[in-house]
Amino acid sequence: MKPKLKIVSSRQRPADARAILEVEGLSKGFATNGAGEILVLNKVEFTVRKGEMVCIVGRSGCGKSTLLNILAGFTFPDRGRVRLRGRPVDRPAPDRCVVFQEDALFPWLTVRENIAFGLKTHSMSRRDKEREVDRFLALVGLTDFGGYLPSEISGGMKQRVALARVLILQPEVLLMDEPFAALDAQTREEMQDLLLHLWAKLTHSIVFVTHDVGEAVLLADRVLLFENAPGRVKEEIAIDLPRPREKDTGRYYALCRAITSKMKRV
Ligand SMILES: Nc1ncnc2c1ncn2[C@@H]1O[C@H](COP(=O)(O)OP(=O)(O)OP(=O)(O)O)[C@@H](O)[C@H]1O
Repeated sequence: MKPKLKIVSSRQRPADARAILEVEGLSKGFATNGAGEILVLNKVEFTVRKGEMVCIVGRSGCGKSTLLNILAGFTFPDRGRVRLRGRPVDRPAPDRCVVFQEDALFPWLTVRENIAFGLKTHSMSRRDKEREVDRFLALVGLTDFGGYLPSEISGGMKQRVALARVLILQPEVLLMDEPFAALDAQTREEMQDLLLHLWAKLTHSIVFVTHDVGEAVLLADRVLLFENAPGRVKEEIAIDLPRPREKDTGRYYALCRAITSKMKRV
């Protein structure tokens, strides 16, 4: 059975001018067996506005996942700071949720139970929780799959569950670490459409890490191009294409070419 997914066109969604997430002077090193102490992030600076979609692109090993782990509060910088709405980020919290490349679902829970999991500690009535889970199942096109186990659904459907599971917590910032990299080309396009649809409907900012320049140009309001090891924001590129975006246009290709050529030089 194919999941039902009705995509409404992703309308233009201008971000609020205020910075919600502030990253200042972030540096991070690791002790390694082979190479001693290596500096992975070097004075990383950027901000993300409310409702903005920022894509981070850079070569393998430039510290993108390390940065996301710091933003999530899973690990700490050696220097610098991260603030969300002015408050220091120093631990994981539901205001910043992460979607990884691997779905990380609980294999023993059904799709519905996975999505409901984060609401366990919420002081909502059981009925309201059920209603909220129904809403998110519908939003990701999985209404008919609530009773399935993760092992019984496809990779794309697992990523939809992973999205619903974090979005139900209404994070202010959604952190995504190459979430669609393991999917086939068609499923990946469907997931990009779904993400844009959800982003237009819900009010969260997104920091999206990808290797794929085409994906970044399709999704982002702004692309942060990372310098190669140690990672640092080399350049910010505003993507001024109107939404919904078409891949088949000269302007789209020109932006992809420009960013790819900049990437080769970092
Ligand atoms: N816990 C750790 N201990 C030691 N070194 C680490 C640790 N975590 C990351 N590194 C090193 O930091 C560097 C950056 O890793 P990171 O995963 O952040 O890069 P990335 O840009 O996300 O790479 P990719 O695009 O390949 O996923 C790599 O050289 C990696 O080996």
